[in-house]
Amino acid sequence: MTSGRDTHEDDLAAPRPRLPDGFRIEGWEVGAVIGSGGWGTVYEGRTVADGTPVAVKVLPTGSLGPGQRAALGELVAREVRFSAEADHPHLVRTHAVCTVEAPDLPDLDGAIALVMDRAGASLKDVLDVAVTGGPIDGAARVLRGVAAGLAHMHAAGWVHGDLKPANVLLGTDGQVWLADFGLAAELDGTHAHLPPLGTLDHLPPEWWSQRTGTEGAVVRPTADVWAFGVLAHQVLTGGLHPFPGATARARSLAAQSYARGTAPLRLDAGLDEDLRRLIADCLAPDHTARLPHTARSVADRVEAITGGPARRRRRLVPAVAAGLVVVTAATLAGVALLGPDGEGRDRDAATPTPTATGSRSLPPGEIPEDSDVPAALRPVITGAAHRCTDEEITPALLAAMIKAESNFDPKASRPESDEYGIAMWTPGVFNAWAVDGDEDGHKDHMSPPDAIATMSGYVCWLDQRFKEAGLPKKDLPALVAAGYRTSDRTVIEEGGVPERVRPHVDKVLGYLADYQR
Ligand SMILES: Nc1ncnc2c1ncn2[C@@H]1O[C@H](COP(=O)(O)OP(=O)(O)OP(=O)(O)O)[C@@H](O)[C@H]1O
Repeated sequence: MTSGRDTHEDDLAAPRPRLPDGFRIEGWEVGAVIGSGGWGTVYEGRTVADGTPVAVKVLPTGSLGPGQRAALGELVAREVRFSAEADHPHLVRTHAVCTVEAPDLPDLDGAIALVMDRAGASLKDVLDVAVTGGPIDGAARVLRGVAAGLAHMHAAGWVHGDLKPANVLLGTDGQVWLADFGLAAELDGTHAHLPPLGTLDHLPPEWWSQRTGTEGAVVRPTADVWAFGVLAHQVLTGGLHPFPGATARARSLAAQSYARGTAPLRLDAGLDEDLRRLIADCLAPDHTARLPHTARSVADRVEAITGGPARRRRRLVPAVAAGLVVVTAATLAGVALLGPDGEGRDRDAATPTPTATGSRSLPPGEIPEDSDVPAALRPVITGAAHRCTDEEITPALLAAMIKAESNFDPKASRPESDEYGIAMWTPGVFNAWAVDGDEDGHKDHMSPPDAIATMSGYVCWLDQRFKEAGLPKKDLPALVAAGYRTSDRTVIEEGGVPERVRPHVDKVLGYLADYQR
């Protein structure tokens, strides 16, 4: 029996700028603050038209550096995309993504606002005031809901990656929703890479030995199953963590000792035998040992043990459930990458082969995971490159060209030569070739998906022109980079890379070599 209880170590966020009561964001009005997380603040809100309650999560972008902005954009993109793809009574729904327009509040002007179903409390709120030593009220319903939501996520090809009581929302009519899919990543084969943002208390022990530098940690569905085991123990004991320790770090060290075999698993003595076995299975010491206990099998066992059909959720916000409002491209680099099929467009082509160790072997021409290409851009670049059937136009070549053009800055500009955006398009030239990369009905050279898709189409054509002209095949990447800076005619007439763009082309070739090493 242990005495660990969820501490408030993840509540130490710095004070944040706040929107005034009654502030309007498109068709919603915000009210009191519910709480703050790592990225932003969640407000009570209501739909202006009919007063339907919602929650509005506001993520400021103004003070962020480009790297942080890209990371935030990626988190939002994941959350929105997941919400759009998954529809389940135990997953919270994001109804819209809006841009905050608040010129008088510079810290919040341009912030991203996610409009969601509003819950009455989080499971963390309930556990914080629970009496230890017995299950919380509605424990079985909560566990059934969480397990069912998780099983649905995994079946849809996603890992939550940050399952913890703060991310389990409890609706006022008894609903149980998983929330905060910011860390949810799409499964590609058996696991997904996530940034190391998860809360220590619910991370599996193998997380500590599998960190992969800048790319974050390997997070597999079995990590969610571990987190479910911890959470189930907390729910059934009024908040006790299954591993001893006064702090999250101490508890995580205890979990690692258990995983190494130097300490036994000591679950709360008061647990029902079937539930104890279930939790022990979820807390199997490593990924492999946990594999047989899938979220689906866990959900089925929870159902069987607690014996109740999961309730169907009554939608809180029928009026606005119709669809998502995609943030405009200018708002934020990463968010601008949201399209109807977003990151998943060319998933297969972009997905390297997982190996037994969790590292990946890349097909030639793909963008390596440890490269400096912003993660949110990789699927866009990969999807665009694979639209060209000529083998020279690879994701690595497009990435190298974009890096040389703008260093991946969607707002880059060279007014003196009339070139703008991530792919440095001259608007007139762009218009002649424009592709609607994000399929939002507009072709915009400042939108990274549009600019990159158009770049791919154009360089694909250049590549074909140069092959027809009989230029040496081995020089095609250099010739394409030169043609993009000059024209097809210039390169063909010169019979190679014009001297004046040689330094630029050398840069592209250098980056390409880096991506292909
Ligand atoms: N849809 C919602 N309805 C009601 N409360 C919510 C909703 N979404 C989040 N909250 C609450 O708002 C607070 C802040 O949530 P947020 O998701 O920003 O951060 P977090 O989950 O606590 O931390 P982090 O996202 O950094 O891991 C939490 O207490 C959370 O339970």
